[in-house]
Amino acid sequence: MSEGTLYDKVWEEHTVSELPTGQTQLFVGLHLIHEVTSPQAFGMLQERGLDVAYPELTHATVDHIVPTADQSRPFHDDAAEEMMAELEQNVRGSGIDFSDPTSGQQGIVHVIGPEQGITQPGKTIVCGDSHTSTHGAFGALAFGIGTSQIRDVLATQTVAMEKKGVRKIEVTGELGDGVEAKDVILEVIRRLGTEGGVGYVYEYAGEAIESLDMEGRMSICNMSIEGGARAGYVNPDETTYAWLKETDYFRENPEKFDELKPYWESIRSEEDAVYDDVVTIDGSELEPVVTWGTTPGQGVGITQPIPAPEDLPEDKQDTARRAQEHMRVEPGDTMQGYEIDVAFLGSCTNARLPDLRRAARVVEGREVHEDVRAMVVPGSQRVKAAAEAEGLDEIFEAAGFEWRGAGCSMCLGMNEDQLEGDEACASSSNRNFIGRQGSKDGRTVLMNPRMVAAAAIEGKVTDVRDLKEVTFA
Ligand SMILES: CC(C)[C@H](C(=O)O)[C@@H](O)C(=O)O
Ligand code: SF4
Repeated sequence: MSEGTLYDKVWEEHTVSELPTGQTQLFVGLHLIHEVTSPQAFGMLQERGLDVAYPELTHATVDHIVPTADQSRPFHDDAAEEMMAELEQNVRGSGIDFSDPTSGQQGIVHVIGPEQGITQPGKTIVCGDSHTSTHGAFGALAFGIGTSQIRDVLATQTVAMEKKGVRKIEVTGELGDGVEAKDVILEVIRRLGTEGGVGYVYEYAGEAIESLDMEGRMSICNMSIEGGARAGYVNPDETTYAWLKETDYFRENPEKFDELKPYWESIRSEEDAVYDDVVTIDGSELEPVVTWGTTPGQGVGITQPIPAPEDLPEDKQDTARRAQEHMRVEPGDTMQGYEIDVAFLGSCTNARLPDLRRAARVVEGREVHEDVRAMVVPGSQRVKAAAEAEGLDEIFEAAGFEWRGAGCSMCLGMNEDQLEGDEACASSSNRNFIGRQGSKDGRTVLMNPRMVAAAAIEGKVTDVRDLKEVTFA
């Protein structure tokens, strides 16, 4: 078992008791909630006549079902309006802070927590959402939980969990031009598989990770779950602290920053920490990675051939065959030139300000291909406002992108932003399962934001490094 890692230390720090089931009862530092997974849990609480134990440690947003074209109330979709109204009632009745669409702070739950400074190193963070792993970028222990656990956290601010092993994923070297955090995590999942992380929490380390900005670290931790890991984290460092200092919470409470920093330093994994497994990847060898199939692990370097199913491990061959049929790709081809109908720049993986900036630099002075429907859905209202303040909206709109309101949108198509028929989509999101973007015949190709921009312009999957006049500084 691991020893001396951030995971071990933060776990220990939050342990309330060891349960007879072998699980640990953990205190929860921050409980994030959204409209999809919380209603039932509130219902169970009400049935038992219980109140929310620590509303001040709970924060709500609305993200999955919000329309991104017109967010005025009532939402014109009745089901969406109903979910919104139910969330409003639940949070207002319990005194929970709510980043609602009128607050200027609404957005995808994994974008707004960090933004507001409530995501902090050494905290335990839970949310009824699998991509809660995102918050691990700050050195928090962040887990997605199910409905009955949401109920437990609402009622007691604790949750029962099983301790996992820690796998260190060391990414050495410097990433090449046009290679991003998204490519690192797609490569990790390609190599280790979508089940490879089962039983583990991933610690990301090494020069390539340390030199990433916080947004890049979030993109990586976000997709830990696609790699099968229970959570993912990066040890906090000066990059983390500098980012936190600029958030609302620490601007309003500067003394808290000085008070907490020694704790943040103390929870970093020790030099001689013991891991259950270590995997090393040479970051300097990576290129932009895109998916060719229908799981996030079915990825390939942009200049590399799509694998033949028979060359894959036996247990992967059948799914690969079916995926290639669905996607209509041929082994031996590269993904370059794969025609797309839709370009989606959004989601909790890649819809933060630096993501939009990098994509805008590619788009600037070009036009979206005439056969492509392209949209930018900022991860939060703040990201949107910040992007507008630097004129990114104008760059995207001038090129022919739609500039939308904040939400999950076409990442999973729970609102009206969906693929139609067998449309193919170049997407900066994290999941490419069949039907994920709202149409059972839809085809999703996952990639980094610059690659989405390049695909939108060219109308096909394109190596962004081949576009003229694109600089990667
Ligand atoms: C709706 C929610 C439960 C779901 C999740 O947990 O991940 C969603 O966010 C997703 O990305 O599929
Ligand atoms: S953006 Fe996508 S992955 Fe993230 S929380 Fe929303 S639906 Fe889930």
